[in-house]
Amino acid sequence: MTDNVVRLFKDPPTEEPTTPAPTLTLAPEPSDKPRPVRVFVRSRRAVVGAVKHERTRQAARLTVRHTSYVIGGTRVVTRRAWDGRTGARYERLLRAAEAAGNYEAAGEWEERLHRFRTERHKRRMDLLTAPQDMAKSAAIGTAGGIGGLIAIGVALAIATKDPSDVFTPLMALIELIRLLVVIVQMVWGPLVAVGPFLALAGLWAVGRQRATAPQWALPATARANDAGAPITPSVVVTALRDLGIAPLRNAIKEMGDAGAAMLGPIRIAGCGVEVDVTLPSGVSTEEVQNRRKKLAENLARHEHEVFITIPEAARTVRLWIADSGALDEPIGPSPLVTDTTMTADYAKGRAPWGQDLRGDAATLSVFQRHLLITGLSNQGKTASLRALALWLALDRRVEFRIADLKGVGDWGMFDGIATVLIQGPTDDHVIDATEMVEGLVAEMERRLQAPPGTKFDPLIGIVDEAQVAFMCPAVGDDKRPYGGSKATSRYFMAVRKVHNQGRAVDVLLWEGTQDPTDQNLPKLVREGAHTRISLVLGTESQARMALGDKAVDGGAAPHLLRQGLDKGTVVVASDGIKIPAGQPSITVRTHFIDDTAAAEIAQRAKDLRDGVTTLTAVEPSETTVDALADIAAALGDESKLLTQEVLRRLATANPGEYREWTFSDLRQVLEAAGAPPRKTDGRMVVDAGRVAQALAQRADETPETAAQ
Ligand SMILES: Nc1ncnc2c1ncn2[C@@H]1O[C@H](COP(=O)(O)OP(=O)(O)OP(=O)(O)O)[C@@H](O)[C@H]1O
Repeated sequence: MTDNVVRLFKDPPTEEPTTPAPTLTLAPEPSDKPRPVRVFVRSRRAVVGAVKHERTRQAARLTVRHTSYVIGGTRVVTRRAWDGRTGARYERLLRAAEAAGNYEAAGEWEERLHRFRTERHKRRMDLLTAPQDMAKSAAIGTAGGIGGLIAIGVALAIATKDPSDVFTPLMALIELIRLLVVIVQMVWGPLVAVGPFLALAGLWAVGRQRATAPQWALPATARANDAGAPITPSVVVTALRDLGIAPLRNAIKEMGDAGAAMLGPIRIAGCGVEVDVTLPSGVSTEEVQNRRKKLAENLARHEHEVFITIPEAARTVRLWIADSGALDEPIGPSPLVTDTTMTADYAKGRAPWGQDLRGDAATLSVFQRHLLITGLSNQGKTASLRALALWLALDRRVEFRIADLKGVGDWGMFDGIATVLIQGPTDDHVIDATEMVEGLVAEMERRLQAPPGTKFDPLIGIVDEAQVAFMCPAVGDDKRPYGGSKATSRYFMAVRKVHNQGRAVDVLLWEGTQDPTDQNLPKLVREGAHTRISLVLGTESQARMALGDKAVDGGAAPHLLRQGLDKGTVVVASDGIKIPAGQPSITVRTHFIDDTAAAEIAQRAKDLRDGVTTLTAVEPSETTVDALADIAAALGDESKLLTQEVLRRLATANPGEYREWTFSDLRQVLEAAGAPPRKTDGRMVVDAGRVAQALAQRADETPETAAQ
């Protein structure tokens, strides 16, 4: 047939060998038996599933719980029995008193132990002769008893004229004894069978009552109720024991049940309870303070619900434990809002500011105290500072000069109350604020020079967001910077002066600052305030800046407040507020007065006043010093003078201004004027010629500058 085929291609491709068809193999029937590996996996899963199943867990919890009750109950009963028979109890209490450092109590327990041992010895000695005495007493008792019964029998026989009645009472007794034996024989069997179960039930009940089962094995309801459970001595002692401080744990174990001896009475304190804990020797109060979070968790509370402070008594910590969730409840409106007739008294009054943690009203006296409030941004700093100012504004004698270096209107309601109100964040506002504080200095100096006994109205300077002033880079015509914390820094120096001498003449400064650092809140400024207040802060070192080391070492912990949640909660270190004895600080939840309410209170303050014209800038104060001219004066007739000597003369002439000047401040001013100090014989001197030349040059330049 191939001959008849006409090929369409010249050289048709030779036929490719066809690929062999794939060999199809019959797939084995899926076997019912899973492969060994799958068996393993499946069984593992099944086991894990079964173990994790809630019912299994419940069963495990049930078994462990009830077994623990029985074991724990046995332990408790054995211990009680052991305690009853031996001096173990006295020994334990002796050790507890020793561990708590209470040597007086330890001596008492030792004496009791000694007495117990002596009496026990006497009892044991008595036991040696007891068998003979018992045998004798038994013989005498039996003979007497039989004799008595026979005597009754004789009397009976005489009465009945029947001699057999002589033994009737004796026989009746014998019959009674036989009856009792029969009864005991009948009851004994069931008693022996049921007895162990009754004993077991008794042990279980004791274990249950003493809660000897582990926490996780308790029923879900009991576990859930644990959060916010009432604070009992046992809860506090257990929480302290499990704090992870080895000497504390060992001491509490030594004390056993007597661990509660460490605790003072648990007192209701506001929305929580308060208890003093005297720590055993070897445990420092600081160690407990450092474990606040763990302590709070052990007490089934959140960290912010437990406060640890150090009262006066040695080796003692004071725990304040909030009722669960109580701190998140609002504290209600300010009396300033609710009582529209309220007035204030700068000298004798106290600002109704908020509530302390015990729920008592927290009132602050602002009399002759400089004030500093710090905190992170947006936590209620301005609101709490403003609340104080609003109260004080209700004393018509008080003059306010206010610089708000944020300037979004938080202090706007003081327009018409304050004599100066600067609002804004720019360098120009800082310059105005600096001049405002320098104005306070001028007023302070005027008052200081007044005849003794002169009365002045209180003058309160407020600088909110004072960090803006400290960080301001602007430099004045006299080359002195407005910001910074050098002896030439104008804002800093003005604040220092008010801090140093303003109190006595009622010229006070209240500053609010944010997120403190050494740069935006210099140490001397922090320490110049008498009332130091802190809202939540980021770190402990910031807390130290805000409140001082003493307060933080004594338990003040604004860094442990919750950002965003504890808005308006402040920690205060001041003698202007009632603080529990021995504590260096107190935590206060301030009343929030919003802008509308603040405006209403401000209106009441305005109504009390005769109408105040508020300035939005101040005339530069005359107190601004001319450092270069002062240096020239200090040089006197000398052609050159050692820098130390120049500094000394400056400080003598004007201590308020120059006492804190260092060599670098002097050099800075001289260099800026073009008359830097030079070295002569290896020592730095100020050249009088150069200074005079700089002064002359400045005098030449001044008219030009003025003309511009
Ligand atoms: N006592 C308070 N109780 C509850 N909430 C408050 C309290 N004080 C302030 N707040 C809330 O916090 C917000 C911020 O307050 P405020 O402006 O006083 O904070 P601030 O710390 O001055 O902020 P910043 O310095 O960043 O401007 C308020 O708008 C208010 O909602």
